[in-house]
Amino acid sequence: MDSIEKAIYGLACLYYIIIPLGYFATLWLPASEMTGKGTILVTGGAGYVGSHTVLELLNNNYSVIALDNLVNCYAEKNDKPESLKRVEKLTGKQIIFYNVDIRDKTSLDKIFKVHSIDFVIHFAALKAVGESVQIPLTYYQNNIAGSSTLFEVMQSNGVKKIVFSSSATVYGIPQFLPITEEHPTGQGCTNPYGKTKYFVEEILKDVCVSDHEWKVILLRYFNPVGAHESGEIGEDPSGIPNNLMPYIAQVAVGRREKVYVFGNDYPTPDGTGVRDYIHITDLAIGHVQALTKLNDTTFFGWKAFNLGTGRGYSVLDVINAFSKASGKIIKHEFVNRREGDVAASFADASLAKIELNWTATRGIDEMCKDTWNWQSKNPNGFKKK
Ligand SMILES: NC(=O)c1ccc[n+]([C@@H]2O[C@H](COP(=O)([O-])OP(=O)(O)OC[C@H]3O[C@@H](n4cnc5c(N)ncnc54)[C@H](O)[C@@H]3O)[C@@H](O)[C@H]2O)c1
Ligand SMILES: CC(=O)N[C@H]1[C@@H](OP(=O)(O)OP(=O)(O)OC[C@H]2O[C@@H](n3ccc(=O)[nH]c3=O)[C@H](O)[C@@H]2O)O[C@H](CO)[C@H](O)[C@@H]1O
Repeated sequence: MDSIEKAIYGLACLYYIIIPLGYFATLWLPASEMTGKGTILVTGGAGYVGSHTVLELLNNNYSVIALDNLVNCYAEKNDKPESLKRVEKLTGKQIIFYNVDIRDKTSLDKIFKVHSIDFVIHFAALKAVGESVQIPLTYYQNNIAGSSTLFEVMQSNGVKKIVFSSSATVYGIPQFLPITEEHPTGQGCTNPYGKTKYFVEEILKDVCVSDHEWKVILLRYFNPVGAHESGEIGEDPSGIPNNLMPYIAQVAVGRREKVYVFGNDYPTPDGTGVRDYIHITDLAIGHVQALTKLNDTTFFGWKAFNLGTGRGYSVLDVINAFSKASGKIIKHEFVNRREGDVAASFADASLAKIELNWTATRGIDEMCKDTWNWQSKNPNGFKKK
C-alpha cells in the first residue's frame, strides 16, 4: 500500500468501524454515566440537611438541581440561598437553583421537563414540633400535600427513584432499645409534624405497591447535629432554637444566658434525656450511599434505614462535651420535663451498615467542635448582621 492508499484505508476504518463502535458504546452506557454519576433533584436543598447533602453529592461527582421556597433559609433578594453559594465555593462546582414550592405542580413539572433527572432526594418540609401543634393544617398542606404533588410529577415524568427524609419520630415512644427498623411506626406519633413523616412514608409504600418500577429509600434520622468541618455551613435556626445543640451553641457564643435542661428525673444514668446524636456530615454521606442502593438492579420497592450512631448521650454529656470543645462555661438550669419527650432514644444502625455500607464515624467531640467552629465564625448564622 502506498501512503495515499494507507490514508484512505485509515479513514475507512474510522468511518465504518471506530465511529459506529463509539456510537453504540454511548447507547449501551446508562445516561447517568455520561454526566458523572447522574442528576439529582434535591428539594429543600438550601436547608440544614439539604445543603450538607448537596456538598457531599457534588464531591461524589453527582450533578445537583436544588429547589427551595426559602421559607426556612436565608437568601439575599433575587439571589441564590447563602448556604448554596457557600457550598459552590467549597466544592468549586455549580448548583442549578430554583426558587419553587413543592406544591406548585406547574413549576415542578417544568423542572422535570427541562432536566434529565435520575433521582430525587426529598427534604422540603416544615419541621418544628411545637409549631405543628399550633398550625396543623399548614403542616399537613406543606408536608403531605406538597410531597404528594412531587410524587405525582415524578410519576408522570417517569422518575421513580427517591430518598425520603424521615425521622425517628415515626417510632413514637420506644417499645424497645436500641430501635430497629422493625419497631412499629405511627402508633405513638403525638404531634402533627411526626404524623406527616409517618403519612408520607405510608404514601410512598402505597405508590410502590401500585407501580413496581418505584424504588424508595426512607432514611429515619435520629438527632442530626454539627456542621461541615469548614465552618462555612451549619444549622441556622430562626428565632429561639427548639433543639438542644443549637441552643447550647447560642449560650456558648453569648446570645443566650443559659440552657434549660428539660427534666433531671428520667430513668437514665444522670436523670436527663438520652439521644442518639449524629454528625451532619455522616448523615449527608448516608444519602450518597442510599443513591448507590437505588442503582442496585436487584432492589425494588421500599426500604427504611435508621441513620444514627447507635450510642446515646444525655443532655449533661452534651453540655460537658460542648464546654470542652469551646472552652466556654455553659450555664444550665434544671426545669420541668418537656411535654412529649421520651427518656431515651437510640438507634440500631446495623441495617445501614450491611445494606448501605454506611456507618457514622464522627463522635460527640467532633460534633461539638464543628458546631462551635460554625457558630463562632457565624454568630448570626448566614445573615451578615
Ligand atoms: N434536622 C433534623 O433534626 C431532622 C430530623 C429528622 C428529620 N428531618 C427532616 O429532614 C428534612 C430537612 O430538615 P432540615 O433540618 O434541613 O430542615 P430545614 O428547615 O433547614 O430545611 C428544609 C428546607 O425546605 C424548605 N421548604 C419547606 N417547605 C417547602 C416547600 N413547600 N417547598 C419548597 N421548599 C420548602 C425550607 O425553606 C428549608 O430550606 C426535613 O424533611 C425534616 O423534617 C430533620
Ligand atoms: C419533641 C421534639 O421537639 N422532637 C424533635 C426533636 O427531638 P429531640 O427532642 O430528641 O431533640 P432535641 O434536640 O429537641 O432534644 C434533645 C434532648 O435535649 C433536651 N433539651 C432540648 C432542648 C433544650 O433547650 N433543653 C433540653 O434539655 C430534650 O429534653 C431531649 O432530652 O428533634 C428531632 C430532630 O433532632 C426531631 O425533629 C424530633 O421530632
